[in-house]
Amino acid sequence: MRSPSNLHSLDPQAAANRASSELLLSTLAAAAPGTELRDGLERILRGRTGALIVLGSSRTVNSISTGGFSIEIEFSATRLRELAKMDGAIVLDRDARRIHSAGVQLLPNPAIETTESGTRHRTAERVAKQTGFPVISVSQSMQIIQLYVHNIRHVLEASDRILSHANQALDTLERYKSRLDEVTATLTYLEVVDRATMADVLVVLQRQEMVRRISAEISTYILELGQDGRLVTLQHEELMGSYGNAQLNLLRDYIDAIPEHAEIDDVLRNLALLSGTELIDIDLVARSIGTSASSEALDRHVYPLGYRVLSSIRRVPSLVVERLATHFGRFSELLAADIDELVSIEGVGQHRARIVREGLNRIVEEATEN
Ligand SMILES: Nc1ncnc2c1ncn2[C@@H]1O[C@H](COP(=O)(O)OP(=O)(O)OP(=O)(O)O)[C@@H](O)[C@H]1O
Repeated sequence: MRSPSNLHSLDPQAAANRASSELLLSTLAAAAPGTELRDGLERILRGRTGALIVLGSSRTVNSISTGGFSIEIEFSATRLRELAKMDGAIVLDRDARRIHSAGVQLLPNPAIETTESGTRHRTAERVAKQTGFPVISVSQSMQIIQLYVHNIRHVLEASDRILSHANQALDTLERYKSRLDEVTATLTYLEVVDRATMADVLVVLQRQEMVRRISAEISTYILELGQDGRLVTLQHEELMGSYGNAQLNLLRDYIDAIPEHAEIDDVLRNLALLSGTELIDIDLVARSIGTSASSEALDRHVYPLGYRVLSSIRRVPSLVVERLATHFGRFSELLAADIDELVSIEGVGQHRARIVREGLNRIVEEATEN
């Protein structure tokens, strides 16, 4: 069976982008409201001073540093605030647990491109690019906190503004999710009567991708909100609770129907590359994953293995789902199987066979009722 391969198969640019996003997310979490680091940054803002803070120390950082003094002391918000009163940069360790030095003049390579104005922010951007460590600048004149991670610049906004973005995103997620539930129920019905077409599958894939994107956006807000994001977390969990590995299971069901021997990973990656506007166009979704968008191709009947439906039955472990799906090779065959046939499969005892049979009966009943 073809399954998602690991990160190493990513092309270098995609791997670098992924590493940058992961570093951005972990730094957002480290500087979220409720952390000692955020407290220190807020104190600097309230004190109407500025700061240039490097989150990490290495040979490269040392090679572009002059002056300043070594401190080697545990990090605290008040210490950060006091040190920020002095000229120069503050160097912390990667987790913002220790203060290494302060008053440091940083001399990054001037050939590194920067779009910033003002020496503090130009330096911050260049140091982030040259050292690979996150750098934070607190602007005295603009009263904003900015985070530089590799090539990314991110403004740390106040919680009330992020909460308003997050609430809008939750509303969107709710609408997208309800549309996804509708098209998924339609697909389940068509699978039960063995009449699903490529177009029906693509619509679900498209809607899942829309839900995945908005959900990822909300996860970033949650990280950024730290202790202020509890309510958003609960609402997000409630909306996404039953989603699980839906996208993966759908692709497992139909990967062999997608031409050119696509791998699940490739399909997911190509989908993720579509812009928001492109994603709305089902023909572009089809082409992006290597399927023709001709009406003949879209109307073609396709037959699932049963991963998606089986995974929705509670108390059926993924290994058993896998065995059932591969044993029958087609969902309609699985639907027609009786308890004795289910029991003949390795890892399926009487008890589990009954759970699967009853689960399938319920799904058929619900699908045909609606
Ligand atoms: N290369 C550097 N290394 C260390 N600290 C620096 C460097 N460049 C600027 N700073 C710090 O930033 C302070 C402000 O510098 P400057 O007024 O030129 O920056 P700015 O970008 O206009 O900042 P702000 O937005 O805070 O007003 C300096 O006094 C110094 O403490």
